[in-house]
Amino acid sequence: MRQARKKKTQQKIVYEPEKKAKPAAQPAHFAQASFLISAPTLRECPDDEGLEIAFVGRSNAGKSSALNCLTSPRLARTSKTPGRTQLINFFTLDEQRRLVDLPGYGYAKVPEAMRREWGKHLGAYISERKCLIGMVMLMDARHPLTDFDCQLLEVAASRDLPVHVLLTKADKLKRGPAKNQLLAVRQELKEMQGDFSVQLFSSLKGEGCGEAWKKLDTWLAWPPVKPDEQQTADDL
Ligand SMILES: Nc1nc2c(ncn2[C@@H]2O[C@H](COP(=O)(O)OP(=O)(O)OP(=O)(O)O)[C@@H](O)[C@H]2O)c(=O)[nH]1
Ligand SMILES: [Mg+2]
Repeated sequence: MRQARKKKTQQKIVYEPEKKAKPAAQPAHFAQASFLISAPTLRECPDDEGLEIAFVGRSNAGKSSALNCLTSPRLARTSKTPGRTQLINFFTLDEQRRLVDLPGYGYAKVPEAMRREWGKHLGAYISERKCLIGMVMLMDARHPLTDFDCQLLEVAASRDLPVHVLLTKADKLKRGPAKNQLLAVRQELKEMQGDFSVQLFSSLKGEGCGEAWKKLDTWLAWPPVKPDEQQTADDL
């Protein structure tokens, strides 16, 4: 008995190194993104044709950083100071497909009148832009679902626009709290009307890119159907 107890105390605890998932490889079309144009207002946007995905969210949520993480070369300007992106920046993936970096909302230092003005522009862009096929909404994982986030989700739902939420800066939370936050936001989105999905994301660590690329590619209908394949499919 004594011997058995001795054996137990001598047992070595071996910690298995945490198995890290292999980072997903960047799909080629995200590696050939290029800057197209900056537009100060909706009127200066490119023609309302093709397929567009917009990155929206509070100021400083990490929109430009996420765009840079998902595409290469790094195209969007990021900054520690909120309100860095003040123009609507368009990036092309190919002739038909664009990603759009929008100025953030909710920056307290921007005068109220300007904030309201931008709110109107943003609402109009989301509800009127025909080529807009989906929105990536960025929320700081520590402060998700602000009032304005929810208002924009409603605007998107009103025109059946899918929204994929990236809970950014997930690296600032420990694994457990991050997972809980993900589940809580997923539940809240489920209770709202709309085609909404959510994932954790960290531009700093490059985490979550694979899942985000997959979602964007579904919306962008990538790989595109070649004209001869289209014909065969139509003939069937
Ligand atoms: N730790 C951490 N910091 C991040 C992450 N993403 C962005 N940041 C930092 O957050 C700050 C704001 O990032 P931006 O990408 O410029 O944010 P934005 O949403 O484009 O901001 P605006 O253009 O002002 O609306 C920068 O200092 C980034 O380095 C992340 O995943 N983790
Ligand atoms: Mg920005």
